[in-house]
Amino acid sequence: MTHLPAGYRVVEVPEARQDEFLLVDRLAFAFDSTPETDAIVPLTLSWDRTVGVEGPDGALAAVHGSFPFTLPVPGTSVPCAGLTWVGARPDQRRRGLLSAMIDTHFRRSLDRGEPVSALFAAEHAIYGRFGYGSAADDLRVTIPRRAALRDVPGSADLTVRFATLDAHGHRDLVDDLHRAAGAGRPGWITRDTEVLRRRQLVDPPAWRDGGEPLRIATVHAADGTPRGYAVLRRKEAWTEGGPKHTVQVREAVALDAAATHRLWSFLLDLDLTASVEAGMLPVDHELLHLLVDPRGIVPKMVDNLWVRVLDVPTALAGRRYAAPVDVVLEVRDARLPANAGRWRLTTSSTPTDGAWDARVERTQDAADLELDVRELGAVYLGGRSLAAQARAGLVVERHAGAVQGAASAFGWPVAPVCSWVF
Ligand SMILES: CC(=O)SCCNC(=O)CCNC(=O)[C@H](O)C(C)(C)COP(=O)(O)OP(=O)(O)OC[C@H]1O[C@@H](n2cnc3c(N)ncnc32)[C@H](O)[C@@H]1OP(=O)(O)O
Repeated sequence: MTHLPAGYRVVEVPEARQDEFLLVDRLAFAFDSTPETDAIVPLTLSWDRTVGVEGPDGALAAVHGSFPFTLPVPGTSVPCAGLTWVGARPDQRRRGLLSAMIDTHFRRSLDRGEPVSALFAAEHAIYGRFGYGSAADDLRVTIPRRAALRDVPGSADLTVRFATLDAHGHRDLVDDLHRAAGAGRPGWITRDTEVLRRRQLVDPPAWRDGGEPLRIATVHAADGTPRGYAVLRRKEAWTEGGPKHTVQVREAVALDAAATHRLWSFLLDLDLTASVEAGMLPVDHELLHLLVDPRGIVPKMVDNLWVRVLDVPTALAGRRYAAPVDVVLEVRDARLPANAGRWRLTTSSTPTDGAWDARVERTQDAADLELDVRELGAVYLGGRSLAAQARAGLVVERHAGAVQGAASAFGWPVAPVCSWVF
C-alpha cells in the first residue's frame, strides 16, 4: 500500500469537477483543445469511475478513470476495468500519486467484481511495476501501392463503395461489422456504449494534420450486405516525381477472406497514392498471408493491451485453454497479496468446442512453475508464450516438462489485439 505525502488524499471526482480533471490530463499529456473540437469530441468518461488525488490546497494533482469493459479472452470473456486517462501534473510527479491511485483502482475494480484490468500504456516503463503484463502486440505496416495479393475466390464478386464518413449514418454499420469481424479474438474490446461508438468516428478538423476528412470504404456482397470497411484519410504529397499521397487507415475489418482481399485490393490501388499506412492490426493478420511479397511492407510491432490479473483464481478459471493441463503455479504478487502463493490449475477431462475449461484452487502441493503476476497477465490472452518467458528467466520451471505443458495450454490459435486505443 502506498503512502501519500502529508496532506494528500485520494478522492472520487464527480462530473462537477470535469474542467479540473481535464486540466490535469492536459498538463500531464501536453495537449490542448479548442471549444470547436470539444463541441465535436464527446467525453467518454464514466463519472462513477473517475478518481483523483487532491493536494493540500484541495486542487487535483493526479487523476484516472476506468471503463467497464467485457474483455474477450481465450474462448470466452470476462469483466474488465479498462484503466484510462491516467495523469499527474508535471509539478506533482514522483511523489507516489500514481501508485496510490493504482491501489485504489485495484480495490475498486475487485469490489465491482472485475477480476482483470487492461490498459494501453503511454510509456512502456510505467505499468510493469504494478503487475501489468504486456499481453499483446499490434502490427503497423507501410505497404507500397499496387502490392499484389494472392487470389481469394469470391473477392471479385464483391463491390466497394467510397464515401465521406458520416459519424451518425455509418455508426451502426461500423459497430456491427467490428463486433462480428473480431468475434473469437482475445483482446477485441467492442465499443459497448453509445458514447464510445460516437467517439470512434469523430473527425474534428484540428486532428486532420493536413489530411482530408475521414472517408469510409465499404465492401458489399451482391445483395448489398456490408462485409467489411476501412476508415481512412489520404494525405496529399505533390513531389517533383509526381503525386505520392499516403492512405492512412484508422481501422479496417472484414468478415471473411474474400472481403479482406477486396478491401485491401481497393486500399492498395487508390489513384495518386504511393503507400498505405495501417496500424492496430493483429500480428496474425490475413494480409501477411495474402501479400505476394511480404518483405515489401516495412512491418513494426508495438505493444497493444497490457493486462493485470487482479483475482488469480477467478481470472484463470474465467478463460479457456488450448490443451489439457494440470499445473501448480506459484505466483508472486507484491501489491495484491491475496493472489500470492500456490494455485493448482486443472482443466476439464474433455474439451468443448475444441477448448478446455479449468478449475483453480489453492494448494499446498509443490510448485511446477514460479512466476510473477506480471507474467501471468502477459500470457493471459494467449498471445505470449510461457516457454519464451521461461527462456528469458521470468518463469522458473520446478518440475521438468511443466513449461511445455503449460505453454501449450495457455497459448491460443488467434492472436490477441484491441483495434482502438481507449
Ligand atoms: C493507462 C493510461 O492512461 S497511460 C497514461 C499515463 N500517463 C502519462 O504518461 C502522462 C504523463 N505522465 C504522468 O502523468 C505521470 O508521470 C505518471 C502518471 C505516468 C506517473 O505518475 P507519478 O505520480 O509520478 O508516479 P509515482 O510517483 O507513483 O511513481 C511510481 C514509480 O513509477 C516510476 N514511474 C512513474 N512514471 C514513470 C515513467 N513514465 N517512466 C518510468 N518510470 C516511471 C516512478 O519513478 C516510481 O518508481 P519507484 O517506485 O522506483 O520510485
